[in-house]
Amino acid sequence: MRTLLGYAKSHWIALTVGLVIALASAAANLAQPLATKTVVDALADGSSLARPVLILAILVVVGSLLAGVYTFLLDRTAEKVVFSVRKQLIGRLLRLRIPELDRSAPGDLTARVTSDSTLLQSATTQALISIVKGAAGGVGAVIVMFALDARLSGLTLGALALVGIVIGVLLPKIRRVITRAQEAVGEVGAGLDRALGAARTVKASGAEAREEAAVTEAAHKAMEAGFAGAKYNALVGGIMNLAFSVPFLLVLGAGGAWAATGSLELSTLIAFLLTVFYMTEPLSELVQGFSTLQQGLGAVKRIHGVEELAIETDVDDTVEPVGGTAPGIAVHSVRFQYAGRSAALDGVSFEAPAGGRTAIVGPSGAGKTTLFALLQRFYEPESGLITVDGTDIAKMPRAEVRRRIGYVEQDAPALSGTLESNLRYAAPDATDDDLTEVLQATRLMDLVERLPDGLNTMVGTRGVALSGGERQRLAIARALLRRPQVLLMDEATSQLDARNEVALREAVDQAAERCTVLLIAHRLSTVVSADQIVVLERGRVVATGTHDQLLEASPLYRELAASQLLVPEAVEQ
Ligand SMILES: Nc1ncnc2c1ncn2[C@@H]1O[C@H](COP(=O)(O)OP(=O)(O)OP(=O)(O)O)[C@@H](O)[C@H]1O
Repeated sequence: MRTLLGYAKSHWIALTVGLVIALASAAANLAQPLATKTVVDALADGSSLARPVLILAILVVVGSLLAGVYTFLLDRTAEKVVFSVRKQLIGRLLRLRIPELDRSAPGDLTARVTSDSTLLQSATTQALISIVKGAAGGVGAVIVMFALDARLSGLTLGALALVGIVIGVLLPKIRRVITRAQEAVGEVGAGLDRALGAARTVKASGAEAREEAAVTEAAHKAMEAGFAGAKYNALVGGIMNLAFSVPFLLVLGAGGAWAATGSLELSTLIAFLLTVFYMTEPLSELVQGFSTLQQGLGAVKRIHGVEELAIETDVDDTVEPVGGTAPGIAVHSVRFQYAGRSAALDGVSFEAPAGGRTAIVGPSGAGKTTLFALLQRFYEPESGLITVDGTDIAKMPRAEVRRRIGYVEQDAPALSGTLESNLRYAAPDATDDDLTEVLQATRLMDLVERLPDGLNTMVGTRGVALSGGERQRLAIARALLRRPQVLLMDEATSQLDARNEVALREAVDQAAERCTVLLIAHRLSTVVSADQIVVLERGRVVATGTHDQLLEASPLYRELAASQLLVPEAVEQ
């Protein structure tokens, strides 16, 4: 509830104005029975009708006009509340820490921004106003009733109290089913995201029907929660109906009898019946308000869940190249483990000399990519530290750490959009000359010239409209365009043909004059010329040295080299 009020808080002026207009509209409505009584009385004693009828007409028109105005004002405010909640959610989701992202399903997170926040729309404005207005209208109606006749008022309130108790029991149940329904909608999103994200694997495995069944199951859960919600809503609706009919009939019966015996004026009975009739509006509003509020609270739980996920606060959108000279990097006894796993890095230490090329090799799962992730502070080491030119990166803002680095990911994903937007992604301010230079260095110029739309060609979702090798070259070009101090390349040339690989090695060698390069490679041919090679095995450094030194000193390296026929004599050893 506090969270919900927090969302509404910054719009309190609009809400207060809305409330005042709503109350004025309610007062105009509530005054109508009294005005009607004066009309009936005027009719009875034959006095002039003009004034009472005019007042009644004004009340009717003003009441309706004000109702229109406050509804519009509230709807507008509701949209603003939803917008500000969405804005905040979007900002948080894009800054979530990687470990939080590892744990979450993107589709479910998306559903919180799209569908859950919609439920807040009415809860933060309409519901709050309805409750205040309904309560005020109800109290006003009760005062009018008692002013008219105490006996009839007692009858009416007795009947209403029973209804209130039943509804009080039903409302919290609505909240629970709404949370359940929204969770199921989140599961639908997560399931679809999973299947569409791996559409080719799904099709190749003939798994369409299985995926369909899993996602449909989640949709089914949403429907069942919706059924439960419909049941409670119907109950509330039915009870509300009773709440109006029963007092109305009671008043009509008892009031009719009293009027017949002369203990009640006919005009009072009419005015009272009208009051009961007008009271239906604030009362339905009160119940509707509470019911909407419960729905909103159901959504708030899931939205608030995002607010509890850890985000990176030290990132900004500075994109200027850092410049400066290539730094030396030192990794000191770094230990790291993923949640619930054994150590991925277990006391890793080595130094990458400034401006040099350091290759990281080792069997699959040795922890090479994890090391790169730590270098960029995607994760924090459990112990040990990583320094850049002697400064602990844990003490630098993440933005600064990452600004110094050009990163080429293992599977080199591209973002949907044009080729150019992908190239300039890490360096939007790069000049056209810089762009041409990296396109030539990464041998992408041929591709650009071949494509009918050149740099404006769309690359498709995750870059599907490019070949694997083209995507890799694009990723390298993007990283180089950033003019980083440090270049991290994870298997960056695994999908390139021999000609392109040689060309790229030249480009990297050229870049290495300006920056410190760390590269992960399975293909040892790409690392033979590195200044230093670090051999990782099961999270530990088992050897460091040049290619020739390692052939001598490291059995694991010799084995890796031999299996790639780089050193046939090693096989014989
Ligand atoms: N996000 C993650 N959550 C949990 N465990 C992970 C995660 N990423 C990697 N691992 C595990 O950590 C270990 C090291 O993985 P890493 O990706 O660093 O290996 P690698 O040396 O780069 O392997 P490859 O050469 O196959 O890419 C592996 O056992 C892997 O299963």
